[in-house]
Amino acid sequence: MAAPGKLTRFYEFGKKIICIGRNYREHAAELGNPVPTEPLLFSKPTTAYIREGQNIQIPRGCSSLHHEVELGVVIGKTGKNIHPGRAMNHVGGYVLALDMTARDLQAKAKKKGHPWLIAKGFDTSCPVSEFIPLKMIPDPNSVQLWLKVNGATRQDGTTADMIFGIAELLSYISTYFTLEEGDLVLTGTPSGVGEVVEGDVITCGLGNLAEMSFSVENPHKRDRIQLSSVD
Ligand SMILES: O=C(O)/C=C/C(=O)CC(=O)C(=O)O
Ligand SMILES: [Mg+2]
Repeated sequence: MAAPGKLTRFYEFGKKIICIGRNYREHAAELGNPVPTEPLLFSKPTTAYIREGQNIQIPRGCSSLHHEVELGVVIGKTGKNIHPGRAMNHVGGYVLALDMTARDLQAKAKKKGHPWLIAKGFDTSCPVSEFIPLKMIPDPNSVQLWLKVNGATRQDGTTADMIFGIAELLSYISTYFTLEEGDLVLTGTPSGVGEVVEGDVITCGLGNLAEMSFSVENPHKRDRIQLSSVD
């Protein structure tokens, strides 16, 4: 087993996923949200993970699936009440990640004051790249995040624009949730989020350090056909 803080691989498919929302001013503004004064947290179940070769599946009832490209921080050392000054010692590596969001279901949930679990946590909502070792990203608070849909650029930002930096985020999260080795923290998306439909191909990257592609499919198309044939 690797020494604490020295992960060499990503312990995915079983470790929790904590996500940060509205961590970029321009993204908060594009959705008409206020800029948060402290980190906004939500979570995805571990069944949300997928890897290249699998497809993103539009969840049932969703007619506006959005892409959000994000830097994922992989925890390398378990910690609770982590001091911000020591938080980076708990980082074991990184991944490039997508926080796929059923925007219409999220809007409905927000209106009713309900949780975002379905909108953010449906199966396939967390596509991730290969594990990126620590040494590949000496300054995670300044890396480019980009995303294209069918070859056209939609998102092009930098983690330098995060409102809350990685150390601050890990410290804050760990006051409520013990961060365990292998957990993943999604740090929020820059502006440019938008809709994808069945057949679209999302390609995204972390500068030129990592790149991944996923196709979008609609497994519920048949449900609609069956329903309409009953009418
Ligand atoms: O508050 C909203 O309407 C939407 C917020 C998000 O989806 C937050 C994120 O996931 C993000 O900023 O990355
Ligand atoms: Mg997000």
